Order: sequence, then C-alpha cells, then structure tokens
Amino acid sequence: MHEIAQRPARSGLRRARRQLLDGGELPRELVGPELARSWLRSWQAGLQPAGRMPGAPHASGAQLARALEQQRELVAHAWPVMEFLAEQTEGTDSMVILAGADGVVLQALGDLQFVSRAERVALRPGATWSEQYRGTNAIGTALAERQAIVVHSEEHYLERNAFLTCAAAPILAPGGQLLGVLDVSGDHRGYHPHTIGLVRSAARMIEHRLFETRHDVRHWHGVVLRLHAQAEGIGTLTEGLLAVREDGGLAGANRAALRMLGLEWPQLARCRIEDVLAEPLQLLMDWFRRSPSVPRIVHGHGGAALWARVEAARPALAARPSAPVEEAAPVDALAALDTGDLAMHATLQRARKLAPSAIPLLVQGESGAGKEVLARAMHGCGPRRGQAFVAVNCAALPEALIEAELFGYERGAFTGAAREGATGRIREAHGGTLFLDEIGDMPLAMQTRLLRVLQDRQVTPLGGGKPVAVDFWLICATHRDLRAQIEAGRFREDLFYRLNGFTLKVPALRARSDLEALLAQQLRALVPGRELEVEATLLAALRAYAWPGNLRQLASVLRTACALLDAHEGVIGWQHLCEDFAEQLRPPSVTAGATAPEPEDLRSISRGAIRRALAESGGNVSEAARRLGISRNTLYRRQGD
Ligand SMILES: Nc1ncnc2c1ncn2[C@@H]1O[C@H](COP(=O)(O)OP(=O)(O)OP(=O)(O)O)[C@@H](O)[C@H]1O
Repeated sequence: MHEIAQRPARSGLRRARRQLLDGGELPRELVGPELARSWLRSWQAGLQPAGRMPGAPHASGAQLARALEQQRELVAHAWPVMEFLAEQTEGTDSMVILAGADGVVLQALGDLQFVSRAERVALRPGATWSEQYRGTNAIGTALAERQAIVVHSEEHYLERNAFLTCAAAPILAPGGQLLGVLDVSGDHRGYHPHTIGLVRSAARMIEHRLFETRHDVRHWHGVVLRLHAQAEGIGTLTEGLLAVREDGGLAGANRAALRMLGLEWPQLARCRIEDVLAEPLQLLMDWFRRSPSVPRIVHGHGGAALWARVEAARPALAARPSAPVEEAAPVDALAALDTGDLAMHATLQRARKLAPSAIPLLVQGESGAGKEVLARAMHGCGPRRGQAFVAVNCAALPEALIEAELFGYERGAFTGAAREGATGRIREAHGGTLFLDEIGDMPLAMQTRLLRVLQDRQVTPLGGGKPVAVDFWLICATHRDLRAQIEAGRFREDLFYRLNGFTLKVPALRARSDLEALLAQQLRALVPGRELEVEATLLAALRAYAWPGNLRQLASVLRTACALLDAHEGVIGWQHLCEDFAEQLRPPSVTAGATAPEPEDLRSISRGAIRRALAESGGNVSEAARRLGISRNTLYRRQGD
C-alpha cells in the first residue's frame, strides 16, 4: 500500500494540467502514477477543472437513512475509530469522514472553520465524492485505486477543491470487497505528512473489527489463524487474520495476512490452506483442540516462518452457536438533519452526545421547527432504538382525556371508558422513549401526577389499579418559555427541574442559513431521481419569508408545488404555489432589497396570513391551518400572539 510519497511541485502540476487539457496527454514524470491515472479518469468523465461543477448528487434524508441502514455494520464499527481519529487530529481544523463504496459521505465528525458554508455542506453526510462527479479527490480516488492516498491542494482535479488537503484509506471486507473509505480532510495550509499513516491505521482498525464480527468469516466450524512474524505481534493491529473453512478453503483474510502469505485478493477464494501453508489443516485443528491459545510456528511455502495462533472461527463456538454476531448498529438519523446551519449543527452535536444518556431533555423551538423529528432521531441513535417511541401532544388533548391517555385506566374507571381498560401512553413507552410535546400546555393537576411518576418511576392507572414500574427516557418539547410560565404560576418549578436535564434549542426556519439545502433535500425526497430547481425570484422571496409554520409549512408548500409540477418541468416557479401563499410571499419579495422582516413585524405578518387563510376557508379553522401548513393549535396560538 503506498500513497504519493513526495508531493509533485505546484509548477509541475500546472504544466501537467495544461498539457492534459490541451491534448489529453499527461506527462507522468510531473505527477505520480496514481494521480496521473485519476486525472485521466476525471478528464475522461468530462469534468472541467475551472468550470462550474456539474451538480454532484446529494442524498436526501431518506436516501441517507437507507444507506446508513444498509451499511450499519461498517458505520457502527467506524464510529468509535472516527472519534479516536478526531481526537488525534484535534486542533488541526480538519474533519474525519466515512464514505460508502459509492463515495457518499455517511458520517462526518468535526468542522472546518475556515471554509464557506457551501463548502461545509459539501463535506456533510449525503454529499457524493466519487471521482465521476468531483474528479480527483482522496475519497473518490482511494476508492478507484483501492489504496490509501493523499490528495493535496492543487492535486485535486477541480480547482474549487484546492483549498483542501485530504488523506483517505479504503476499508475492505474480509473477502477483499470495497466497503467504504475513511478520510481526514482539512485546510491545505495545514498539510501534515503523518496524517495518512493515522488514517491507514484507523482503516485497519475498522477492518479488524469487521473481521472479528462478520458472519461470513466467523459463522461456521472452521478456524481463524492470527499470524505475525513475532509471537508478541499476535493480537495487535498489525497481525494477519486468515479464516479457514472446515474443508480447508480460505474464507477471508485481512491485508496483512495476504502480504505475509504472498497472496492477492482475487486468489483468496480459490485457495486452500495447504496452498499457502506447509502445515495441513488437520494439524492446525489438532493444535486448536489441544491448546488453542498457544502460538506455534507455521511455514509459508516460500519457507518463511510465521507465528500463528489458531482460534475457533466462531468466538462462542460451544456456548451460543446461533447467537447474533453484533447488536444492530444505529442509523444515523441525526446526521441526516445536519444540512449546514451552524446553530442546528451545534444542537445536533449536543444531541449526539446526549443520545446514549438517560438524561431528561427539554427541546425548545417554535411549532413545526422539527422538535419531534429531532427527538425521534435521538431515540434512533441511542440505546433504546428498537423500543417504542411514544409521542403525546399535551396541547392537542382535551384536559379531561389527558389523564386517561397518559396514565391508563382500569376497567370501568369512568363513564365512557373502554370496557377492558387502557394501558396508557406512559406504560407503552416502557423500555423506550416518551416524548411529551407542548409540555407547557399540560394542566397543573396533570403536572403533579407526572411529577409523581418521574419521582417514583411507577404509574398508577385511573380507577385504583396497582402501581406498575416504568422505565423510559423522557424528552419534552415546548414552544413556550417555561421559566415565564413558572413565574406566572402555570408550570410547576419542581417538574421543570425534573424534566430539564438539558435544553436543546431547535432554530426557527427564518433564522436558519440552510434554506436552500433544506429545499433541495425535501425536493429530492418528494421527487426522487429528478434534480429540481427553484426559480430565482421565488427563491429570494422564500429566503425573505418569515415562515410562521417553520419546517412543517415548508414541507406543505413543497408538497403542493410538486403536485402542481408537470412531468417535463424542472423548475419550481410562482405558478406552482397556492395562491394565498404566493400572496403572502410577494410583498417582501417585491419591496426593495427583499430583506427578511424585522422580528417585531413577524407577529403581524403571521396574524395577517392567518386572517387571509381563515377568510379564504370560510372560517374553517382546520382548512385554514392546512393551507398554512401549521397545526390548529399553532393557528389558535398565533392568532392570540
Ligand atoms: N429536517 C427536516 N426535513 C424535512 N422535513 C422536516 C424536517 N424537520 C421537520 N420536518 C417537517 O416538519 C414537520 C414538523 O416537524 P415536527 O413535528 O418535528 O415539529 P415540532 O417542532 O415538533 O412541531 P409542533 O411543536 O407543532 O409539534 C414534520 O412532520 C416534517 O414534515
């Protein structure tokens, strides 16, 4: 495995680039062989180094979630290693990135302070870095070359990527298939030649973990050989790993074992143990049965001696023959929410740290800003994923019903109760997460009961049933200022401290800087496979709009627009909007400057929009709320603002 050891001179790179563009010839003495091959591929893909980048696809939230699910083993094993790498590169203004075999970024850790917002988004989960779209770059080129590589500054084929220095190493499955790539990208001025060594070791760590746990190499009655030139090297990261089936065929290896045994990946599947070692399988099995932990000397056919320890292929061979190999890995739903806004990014970083904890959380943000979506993502990334996520909207339930809904009731507890009684939402959340939306709207009597549940960790159904122990992660959400509610005597202070282990803030859409990324993400999800654009004046108006219904409203507007879009149309324009929404949008867009309204104007804009929507829906509140893309509760609340 080698990377471009000596960086080509800048002048040489420029000369080589000119010659390539002039005639398709690349003077290889000016660039390394890997770089030369990659530049040629980029040129053949029709990419222009200095021109506008052709639209590299960016996976939608749903596509990303699917990719993470499909590659969950890789993602799970990579994450701790990425954290380790991030620690090693701390303070160097760099990011640690995991991409799949198709070059799509799956996870990213860290942040690049020196780059623009757009450039930051391009390094976030969902972005594609295959050579086909971005030309020579460490992720795409390491994948294409199947080897570790550094791509520094102007070695990037596209000039717009010259601000980066990147070191990447591919991650291979035990059968040699490409699984993905690990990368450290940073400011080109901070190029450090040791980074590639770190990245390569980190990729090896991931491969090691994958080898230890994968079904295909460890789930039958064969043996695994740990190999090293020194006995002390066995069990370390530099050991060779070779999986041998019980019939003697080779089932998998890591790169170190291939090197020690003089093998190439394509030969692996065709080889048997006697093709690579002088010792017959029978002898290895004998060693294993008699003294499995003792290292022995084995001999390659070239005569080289190696130390080997023989182990059962299945770690718990005797004890649990069909035990699942590994707990399902988390789907990185939090990463999918990171679309480039700095405040949201900070919230998501905190959310990621808090997801494995049981600390009660309070999510604060306007209605429709995505509080429940965030809570669900945290549940999906924490240890309770796979268990229930129970969401209760405390504002949507009539006061008389909240109690029964939350705490459950015994048979015949009250008039109108179901005959068989009800478990209650709190008990349904047992083992999982209870999400109480609009907690600020919970009546005081109910607050007292909830407080008792949180203190006693048990719930007593209405009608005098026995208390039942419950265990859940509590996440509450509110758009209200709970401290002000406490001062006004509407919220219990002791409950506030119980449920507010930490407050996470979800920014309002009008305060976010990633409207375009959100638009693109939602459009891709609504119309997969079509790259839709938004007409320029409309985009400016959307940017200036106050978005009283936040992401819920945006989703509703885009759903309508996509429904009105003809199959041949690729641009969303004013004609694709509901008339009332277009009207709300026009005033700020036609006024000079089209700047965002001042915060004190927002209330009146929102009240005006509600008045119009109500008038147009003949006073039907549900219809008006639907038109605005907000909930009935929000509409009532905003009317009174
Ligand atoms: N990141 C996102 N991408 C796309 N759509 C989103 C995103 N976040 C939220 N939405 C959309 O906005 C809607 C509202 O989100 P959510 O229910 O999480 O908001 P909320 O803050 O809990 O609202 P409320 O307080 O009114 O219950 C979702 O149903 C979804 O359609």
